[in-house]
Amino acid sequence: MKTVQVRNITLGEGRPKICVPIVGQTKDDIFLEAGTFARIPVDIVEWRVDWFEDVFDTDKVLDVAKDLQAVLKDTPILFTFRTAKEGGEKAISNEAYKALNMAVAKSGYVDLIDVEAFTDEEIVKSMIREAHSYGVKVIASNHDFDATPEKDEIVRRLRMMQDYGADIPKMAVMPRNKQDVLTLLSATLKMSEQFADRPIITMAMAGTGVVSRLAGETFGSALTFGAATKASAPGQINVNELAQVLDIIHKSL
Ligand SMILES: O=C1C[C@@](O)(C(=O)O)C[C@@H](O)[C@@H]1O
Repeated sequence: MKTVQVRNITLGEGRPKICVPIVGQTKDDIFLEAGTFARIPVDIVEWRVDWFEDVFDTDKVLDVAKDLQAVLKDTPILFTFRTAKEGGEKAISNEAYKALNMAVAKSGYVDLIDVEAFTDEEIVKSMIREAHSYGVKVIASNHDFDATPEKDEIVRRLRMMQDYGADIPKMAVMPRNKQDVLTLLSATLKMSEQFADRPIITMAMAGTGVVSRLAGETFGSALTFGAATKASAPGQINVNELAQVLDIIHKSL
């Protein structure tokens, strides 16, 4: 399997990497959160720009992205506009979604962007191509905040993202029961062992799903989200505790 290199972080080998989201609404809040990151175990920082009050003013977004890169130095930045239909804070048209992501990718202030795979297929493919032309990697994503699709459907979606050319396919599901968590883990194992030629990211959300955020090295998920100040999705645990558990599992394997 190919690994994905983002600055000094290698995704797809060894211990799953830790991504910490920033969910501040104002520039001040965003930098308060970012200021704590030097003291916690974080491999990648996700800026959830859909929380930002000025997200529809691209100049202000670029201004924050530039300063974030300066503060975070070598830590890679993942830029994510999570749309309302996939559990995010705001709705956005496909055109505006593409324009914002491409402006930020082109700026050189971020290392990765998140592209929701169920945006229009041609838009998704063109966003991936264009991001790559700027040297920016793409996580394709899909979130089901209501339920957990069947195992083969999860695998189908992850394969679709891989076929679109995304560097890292990602899928988050909501378990309605314990069996759903096993379904997500089983789909992760099948995808990573049989179909994936690159790292993938999966998680089952909420309390029942927490085990899936810890067990990526066993079942084949390359990155996991942990909370520093505020979680960006249900089930994210504190990043220090997360790192301890990942280390314990890593040493046992
Ligand atoms: O896609 C994801 C995963 C996530 O939804 C989670 O469940 O940890 C959190 C989001 O911030 C991120 O963009």
